[in-house]
Amino acid sequence: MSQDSHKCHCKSPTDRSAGPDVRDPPRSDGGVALCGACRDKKTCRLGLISERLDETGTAWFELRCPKDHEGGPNVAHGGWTASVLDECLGHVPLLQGVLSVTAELAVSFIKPVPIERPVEVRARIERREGSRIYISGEMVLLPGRAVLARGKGTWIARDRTHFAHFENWLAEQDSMSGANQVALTKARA
Ligand SMILES: CCCCCCCCCCCCCC(=O)SCCNC(=O)CCNC(=O)[C@H](O)C(C)(C)COP(=O)(O)OP(=O)(O)OC[C@H]1O[C@@H](n2cnc3c(N)ncnc32)[C@H](O)[C@@H]1OP(=O)(O)O
Repeated sequence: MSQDSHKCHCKSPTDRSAGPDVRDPPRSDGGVALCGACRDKKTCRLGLISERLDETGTAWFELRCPKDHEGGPNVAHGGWTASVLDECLGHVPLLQGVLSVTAELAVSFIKPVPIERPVEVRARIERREGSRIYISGEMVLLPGRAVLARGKGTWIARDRTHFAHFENWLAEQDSMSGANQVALTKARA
């Protein structure tokens, strides 16, 4: 269902805070756009240090896997690698002023990622179809640039009401489960 065709009778999403401006999100000292949980700390907990968009549209990210994302001995948990690719690839439209959310993400784990070593992610938009944005990228070990992981997926461009629509949807789910609970209690009485 598109945002425009949202026809439920819930409270208008414009009644609620839409969060920070996508064109000017809170950033770390290195310029990394920070998501909700990292804003207070002013640093990306996944270990992103810097991000930039070059003139060809490729986005570059410097990072290190923090020790608290260790999986096997001295190597990153696979969930960290997937999260970083989700984050970095999702930042490519954001660096161009477009908010999007991940609809699909495929990750290839090529080599274990050593913790606390400099790595780089490079990502770019492959193509756009309607609101779908197809993005791919890869993570390499510095300085030799051996490929550690690759990611590709589909992001969907959203406007600022995306999260408010979700809050309304969640409230509907809660009220439905509350109504179901009442009906169940009556049926048992
Ligand atoms: C506000 C400022 C914030 C600042 C941020 C700071 C940095 C933070 C950065 C964080 C970055 C981290 C990133 C994160 O962690 S994002 C978090 C992880 N992702 C999510 O939470 C998304 C959850 N899913 C949804 O919300 C919905 O299912 C979406 C929005 C995806 C679709 O919802 P819905 O179904 O209602 O949409 P629609 O009917 O209007 O269709 C729209 C289009 O979407 C196409 N489609 C749908 N599903 C799929 C699919 N599976 N594969 C391929 N395509 C799909 C569909 O064909 C149509 O295409 P088109 O006909 O238009 O061409």
